[in-house]
Amino acid sequence: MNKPNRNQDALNYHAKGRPGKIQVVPTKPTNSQRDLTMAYSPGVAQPCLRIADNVDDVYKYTAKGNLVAVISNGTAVLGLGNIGAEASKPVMEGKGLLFKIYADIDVFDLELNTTDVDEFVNIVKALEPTFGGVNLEDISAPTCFEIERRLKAEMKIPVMHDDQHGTAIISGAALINACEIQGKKLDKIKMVVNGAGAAAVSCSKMYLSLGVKQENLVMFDINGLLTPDRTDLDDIRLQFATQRKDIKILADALKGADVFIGLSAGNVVTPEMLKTMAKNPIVFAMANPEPEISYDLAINARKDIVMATGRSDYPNQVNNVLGFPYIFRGALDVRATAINEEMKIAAVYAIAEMAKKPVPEEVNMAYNITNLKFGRDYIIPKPMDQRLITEVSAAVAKAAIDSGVARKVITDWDAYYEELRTRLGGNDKLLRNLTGKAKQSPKRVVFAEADTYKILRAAQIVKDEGIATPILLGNSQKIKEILRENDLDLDDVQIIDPKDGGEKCEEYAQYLYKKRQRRGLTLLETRKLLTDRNYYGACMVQFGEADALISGLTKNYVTTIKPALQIIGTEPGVSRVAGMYMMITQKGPVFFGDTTVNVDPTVQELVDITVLMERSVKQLGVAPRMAVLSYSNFGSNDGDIPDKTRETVKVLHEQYPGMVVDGDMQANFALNANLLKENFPFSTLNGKPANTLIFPNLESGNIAYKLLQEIGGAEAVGPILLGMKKPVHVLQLGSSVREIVNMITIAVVDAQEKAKAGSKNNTKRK
Ligand SMILES: NC(=O)C1=CN([C@@H]2O[C@H](COP(=O)(O)OP(=O)(O)OC[C@H]3O[C@@H](n4cnc5c(N)ncnc54)[C@H](OP(=O)(O)O)[C@@H]3O)[C@@H](O)[C@H]2O)C=CC1
Ligand SMILES: CC(=O)C(=O)O
Ligand SMILES: [Mg+2]
Repeated sequence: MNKPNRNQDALNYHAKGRPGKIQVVPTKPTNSQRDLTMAYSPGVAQPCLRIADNVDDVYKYTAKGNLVAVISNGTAVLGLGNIGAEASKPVMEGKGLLFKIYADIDVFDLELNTTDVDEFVNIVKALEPTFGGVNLEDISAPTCFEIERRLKAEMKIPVMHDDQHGTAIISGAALINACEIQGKKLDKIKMVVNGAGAAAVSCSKMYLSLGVKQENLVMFDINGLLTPDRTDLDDIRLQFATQRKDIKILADALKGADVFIGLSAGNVVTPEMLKTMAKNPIVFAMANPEPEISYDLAINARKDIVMATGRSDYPNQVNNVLGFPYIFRGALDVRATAINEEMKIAAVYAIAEMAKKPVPEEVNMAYNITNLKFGRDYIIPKPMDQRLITEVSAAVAKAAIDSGVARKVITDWDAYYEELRTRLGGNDKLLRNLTGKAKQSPKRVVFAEADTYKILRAAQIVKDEGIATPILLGNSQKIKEILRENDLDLDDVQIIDPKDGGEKCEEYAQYLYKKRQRRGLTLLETRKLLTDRNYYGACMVQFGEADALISGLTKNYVTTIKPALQIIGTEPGVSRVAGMYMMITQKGPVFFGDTTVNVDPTVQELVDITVLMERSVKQLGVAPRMAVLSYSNFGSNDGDIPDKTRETVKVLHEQYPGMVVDGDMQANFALNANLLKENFPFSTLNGKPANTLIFPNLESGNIAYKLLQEIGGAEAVGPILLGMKKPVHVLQLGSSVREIVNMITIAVVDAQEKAKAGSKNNTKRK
């Protein structure tokens, strides 16, 4: 089961801010009266009349073509059972969220208060004008079969019951690959299916169409084995009744079986049962949220197993999330009238094949795995693999065209692939990648303000996720009290209270005294300073007892940074530090600097800041395209700031000819490549918008990032402190837990990069 604080986290996640997980966002300008006359009356009458003349124009003038209805009545919500329409809404909003982030499909989730088939069908049919497709979800068997059959027959837009066909497609792909790994043939395997509901029946039909033999498959429902003499079974389930007389209970069936398919309920299979299965068994325990047997129990029971669950926290997640976004994407893009067998089979093979291709590095990083490759622990692609949209959607679209259900034909497939790729944008991809990178080599991070809830909560998260090993500075009793009160589990984490004259205090004091004795510091004063956690933390990093320091949540910037500058200092050749924010925007990440330290930089200082920014952006895995900002464009105005920024660019062009940087320019020209090209075709930034903005002074940088955060809805990650010899990062006063976690992630990546640079320098010296 989940730990209590994880359960509470999940509740907070849903309740915090605007309740729920999705919202409606206008796609057209609405700023002026003129905009509104077009968006609504009288302008809106024009598209209405066009559509009245030609109903297909609804795809041209409305959102229908990219809008899917996710519809449930709450009768089989995950493995939680019939919990009602309202209780299913979080799952349906979740499906909506996944449709959007993985395939850029908009969703209205509709939870219907009816279990009556006729009523359900009539409601959904009446919705056809609104939607481009219908995804039925978590409707229990057997009514789901009848509902889907009728809707498919009576509607001209694609309808798919995801629990049936989404699951069948993904598990079909996984089965093909698992058999290959285990050296089994589909037409020979003996299969046990537990569950005889929507998912189990449809998956079993898929396995038969992939080559599994009916006589080799047995199925159980809650009342036991499906046999022809059972009087409680409908025709759909009777298809899977077995004549075998040697089986009474699930344990009998598993003896000698090659494959177990679980689509029933959590924890109904034991390790002992798995031990009786044939050599090289395949177990897909797909019930959610708890699988039929946990991943750990299963792999401990059998070393020769290929094991999969529906969960994201273990290898081999066989979950319909790998399918529904991309299947609908492909179907919508060719305006398919249905999702037919050909399209489903195309999806199966596209997913199966993808798992055998080399895995992009960003996927390895996102999952903290160094070399993910086809095998026992990787039988199907990972949900965060961005190739899914191109591979699966294109295969589905092509099959729709070939099988004659497409109302629109794609001719330029390269352009279609490019369109699919750009749909994903890049808003939080970078952050996911950095998290993956941090997890590859977690570092020891010391927290100067460990006696605050937010820091401890963040420490818990980074420890659980394997991003960092926390070290807590502060009063041990107070820290333990906060941990206890908030159900946090950091018992095995090192806590040091510098006020207790920690054992290292004297050594650190001597070190600092030596450095500062000619700058007015006495030994007595130095010893006192060392009871301050910012001094102590900085010494830990300096002495290599921690890899990074995080502080600043409760103190102002200068108080926090001063000890680090005195003890650790700046990198060789760097005379000043600077602060950078990574702004996660809808259009991808944009880096802002200096937002934190240098109030009114001179030309040389701006040059130094730009050089630091260029290096840091590169270290974060992004190719920097930099604009030095002003209120002028390439000399259009005179004045202190235009002159200073123009001179800065001149120096940069002379001294760093390889650097991609230009200016002086206004922010809109920097961020809009067309505008820049139209007006200043000579700019060396031509082609793509800038992703790194150098501000002429602290005021403009600081104000700009805060405006973007508050009004533009961008997430601000930072300030990332640039130019320190060792990783020290200073939080914004009052940062949220999420912001602290992001900052720790950056600190770990910074520590990795500095360690790498250090070992390169050492090798050079040898
Ligand atoms: N990983 C994935 O992608 C997916 C996983 N699932 C999971 O599969 C499960 C079933 O979902 P779905 O088919 O939509 O739901 P249904 O309600 O349609 O079917 C549930 C089936 O499981 C049977 N069942 C329940 N408990 C047991 C038990 N202890 N032993 C044997 N059979 C049992 C029921 O039996 P009876 O008919 O007698 O009531 C029924 O046949 C859920 O846990 C769901 O989360 C579903 C879709 C996708
Ligand atoms: C994944 C899914 O759709 C389910 O468990 O119902
Ligand atoms: Mg479902």
